[in-house]
Amino acid sequence: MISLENLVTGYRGQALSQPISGQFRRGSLTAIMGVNGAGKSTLLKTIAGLLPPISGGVRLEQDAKQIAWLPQQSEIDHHFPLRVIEAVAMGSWPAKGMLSGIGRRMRNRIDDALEQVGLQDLAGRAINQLSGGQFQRMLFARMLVQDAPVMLLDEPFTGIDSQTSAFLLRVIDRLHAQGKTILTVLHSRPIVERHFPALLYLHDGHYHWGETADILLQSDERPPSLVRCAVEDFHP
Ligand SMILES: Nc1ncnc2c1ncn2[C@@H]1O[C@H](COP(=O)(O)OP(=O)(O)OP(=O)(O)O)[C@@H](O)[C@H]1O
Repeated sequence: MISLENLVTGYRGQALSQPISGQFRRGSLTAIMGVNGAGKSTLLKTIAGLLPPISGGVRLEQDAKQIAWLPQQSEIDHHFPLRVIEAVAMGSWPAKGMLSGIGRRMRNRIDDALEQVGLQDLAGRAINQLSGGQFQRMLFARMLVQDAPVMLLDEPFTGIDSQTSAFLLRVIDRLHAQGKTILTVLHSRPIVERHFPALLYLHDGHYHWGETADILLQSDERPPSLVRCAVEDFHP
């Protein structure tokens, strides 16, 4: 379980929202939505321990090493001189350290992750030669190798073609079925409605948190719609 206790996020002492309190239950699958600049990524980074809270706190059942983090594509250096397999192997670092070497079990886990995301034939390719969708599959494979109980994903489908998005959505569904606790920042209401049982919606410094159907119903009953979000042309 992840508990937010009067958590206020922001930068340099400047708060982005009112205090947020609540729990992400173990094994839950939650979408985080809100307009651009609402503070979704900042919240995710604060939960991941990458940013300090302005006030309040985040209580985790596990240590921060057991949290997998999938950043927005725009935050990653796509030109770092690495091969796909090396980038995916980095998923083992939080548990084993950078210099531990890769044993046979870890090698199997890396091969399995590459296969799960359909990149088994591109293991030796330089990461700067991947398409956007292939790059995102690689980041998912790295997350699968890390195999953390908590997974935080920041806009995993932004800029990704609909076929790859649908494929990666099935990976998320599988991880959810395995009992992972998953928080995902998303902009697509159809995806959230179909795949995410829980929703945390950030809006004008306030938040709405609960079952997705309830939050969206409240939104529809209270025009102008609370959940003003891009409806993408993709309905998996
Ligand atoms: N490093 C930073 N320093 C100061 N302010 C920042 C920093 N990063 C983001 N901000 C500001 O914090 C606010 C929230 O940003 P954040 O990226 O969390 O929003 P978001 O809801 O994820 O938006 P988007 O949907 O556009 O990704 C914005 O006003 C942004 O300009």
